[in-house]
Amino acid sequence: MEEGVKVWAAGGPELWRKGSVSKRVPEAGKKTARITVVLDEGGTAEFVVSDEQDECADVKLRNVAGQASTLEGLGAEDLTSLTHLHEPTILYSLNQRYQSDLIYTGVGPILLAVNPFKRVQLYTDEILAAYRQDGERRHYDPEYDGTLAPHVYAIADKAYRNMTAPSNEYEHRSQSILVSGESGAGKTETCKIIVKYLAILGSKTGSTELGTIEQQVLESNPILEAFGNARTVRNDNSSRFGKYIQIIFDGYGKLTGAQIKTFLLEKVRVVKHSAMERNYHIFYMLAAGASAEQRESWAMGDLEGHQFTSQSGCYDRRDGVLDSDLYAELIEAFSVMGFEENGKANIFRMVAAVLALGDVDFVERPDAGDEERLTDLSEPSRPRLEAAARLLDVSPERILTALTSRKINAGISNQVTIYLTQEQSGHARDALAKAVYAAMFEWVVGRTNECIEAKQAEAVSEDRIFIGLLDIFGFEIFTNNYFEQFLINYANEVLQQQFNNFVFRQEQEEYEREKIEWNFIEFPDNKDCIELIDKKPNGIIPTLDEQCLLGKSTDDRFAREMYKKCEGHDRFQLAPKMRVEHKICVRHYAGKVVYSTEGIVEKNRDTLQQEGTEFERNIWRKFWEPSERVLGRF
Ligand SMILES: Nc1ncnc2c1ncn2[C@@H]1O[C@H](COP(=O)(O)OP(=O)(O)OP(=O)(O)O)[C@@H](O)[C@H]1O
Repeated sequence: MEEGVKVWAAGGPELWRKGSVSKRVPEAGKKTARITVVLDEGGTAEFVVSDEQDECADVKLRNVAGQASTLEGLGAEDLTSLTHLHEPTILYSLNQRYQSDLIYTGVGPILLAVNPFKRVQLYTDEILAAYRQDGERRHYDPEYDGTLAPHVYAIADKAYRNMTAPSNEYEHRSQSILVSGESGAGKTETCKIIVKYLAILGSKTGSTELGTIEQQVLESNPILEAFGNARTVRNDNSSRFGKYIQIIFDGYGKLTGAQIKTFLLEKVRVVKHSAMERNYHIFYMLAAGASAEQRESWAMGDLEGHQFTSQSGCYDRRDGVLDSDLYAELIEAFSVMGFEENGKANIFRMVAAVLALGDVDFVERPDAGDEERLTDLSEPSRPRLEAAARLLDVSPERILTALTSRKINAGISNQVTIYLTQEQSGHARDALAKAVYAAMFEWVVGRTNECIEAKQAEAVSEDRIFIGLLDIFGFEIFTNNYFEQFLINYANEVLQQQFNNFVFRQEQEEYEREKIEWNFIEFPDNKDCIELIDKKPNGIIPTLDEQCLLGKSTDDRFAREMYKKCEGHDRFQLAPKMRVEHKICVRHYAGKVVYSTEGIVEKNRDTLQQEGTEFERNIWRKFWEPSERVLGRF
């Protein structure tokens, strides 16, 4: 921070401004100096820097041409090549590249992708062929040092070569690619690009003409997206579930199939969505694409008339994608995958059944006895209940009994029937709708897997190697955060730990290999946060599990238990207002998040599985086993 040095100074609409130090005055009696920065945009700004660190949070040394030759032009291709690496240089470099549609930037072995939100010319056949050739050359010639720019193709290529290379340390080792980022960052699109590249590399024909299995693997996307994606405030095609896909190859590197595992489908969306958002795409796709006769057979009217699709008044997408086109794509994907007519019909019936259930409202008659209090359905609800029953292939009375009463065990052989309140029966209805939808989603994933796994038999089992792709929700901080956000952020916290270990360990190994003398650099460790969440017996999850085992636990009791156990923990914050509102606050690696405990006990317990009525249990069982046999019964 000597006079004349070029710096970044915090402030302005772009967060950082270019400037140079014009004056440095040591502060008497302190180990600090006051510096004046003349800003390139005009004016000056003053900062205090410490003698030891010579930088402060608001002023950072700037890379100048010559130190990193590419910086002044297109930004650094690999951020680790920059002499000074900190927030302003990262932002500046990424921005420089972004302006030229160069959305990919390397950070050592990691690829940073900035969502272009438009079609960019980065995925043409020529570009793909160039990365493929580059990968091949590198594979056969260890001396070869390719010069292609960072690209997601290069990452996929490297994973593929590492997996298949017989002569190096990665011999026949399966690989994994972790795709991470906040909602709308482009994770799912990135995964699709990777899968397509791997499908081409692993294609039996060796050309870009894909065979059946490669096509089937790619066609799993429109199917999963129809049932698991939705418009959110941030993303018109937001995946509301986590996904781990294994692309499976034989010992010769030929693609033999894939397997998909899904996590944490956002079930609550089925019954409730916020302003500017929609329910799952499939509801809108059926409304826009199915024939009038089909919709009539499903008792499906306009979306405006159904409780589960009309809460936000949002019926279309901002990105111009039409639900009718998506419907056509889904039907095509079903056919490529070989879904049977019966299976398809059953899936759509389940979607319609969920929609019908949502329209069943119970009106309370205060003058009636317990048994009849809720059974007198309002005029519009009765036909909707009948439709739901017909679609689920059960009698309306059974649904009614299931949603308005509950049998509980009293003693060893006695059962007592409890009649629910209007509010409780609304919850029971929502729980059933969510369970039916989730089981249907599970079935669709299972059926898709059956199809794309089919060719695996061809591969000798010990030769079975794979590239795993993890695409899960990024870190989430909303105005209101619930149990769902907590679980997502917990998963990200664990991934962050894995990331830290991986990056720092790799770097350390490289230094050792190159015999470089170095001092260990402190890196952010989030072990304590993970322990706050999952360590027995006082972590948040063990405490929640413990509360769920107690008969009479409530959300506020859980919150109070947490305050008792965790007050004073570095990663746990508590304010008086939070106490009153039964909220808990966790200081995650990515920031502080205040979670509402509303519904947490019930959500963790997933009551339907354990203590539902006989009817609920039957429905659950029928749907839960993801097999044709089960759905075939409907
Ligand atoms: N490489 C790309 N080229 C062009 N557009 C892209 C690219 N990546 C993402 N997009 C655009 O951004 C949108 C959001 O991307 P995507 O759905 O992949 O985000 P995400 O990180 O998976 O979000 P979520 O966590 O909400 O599912 C896409 O629908 C697409 O319009």
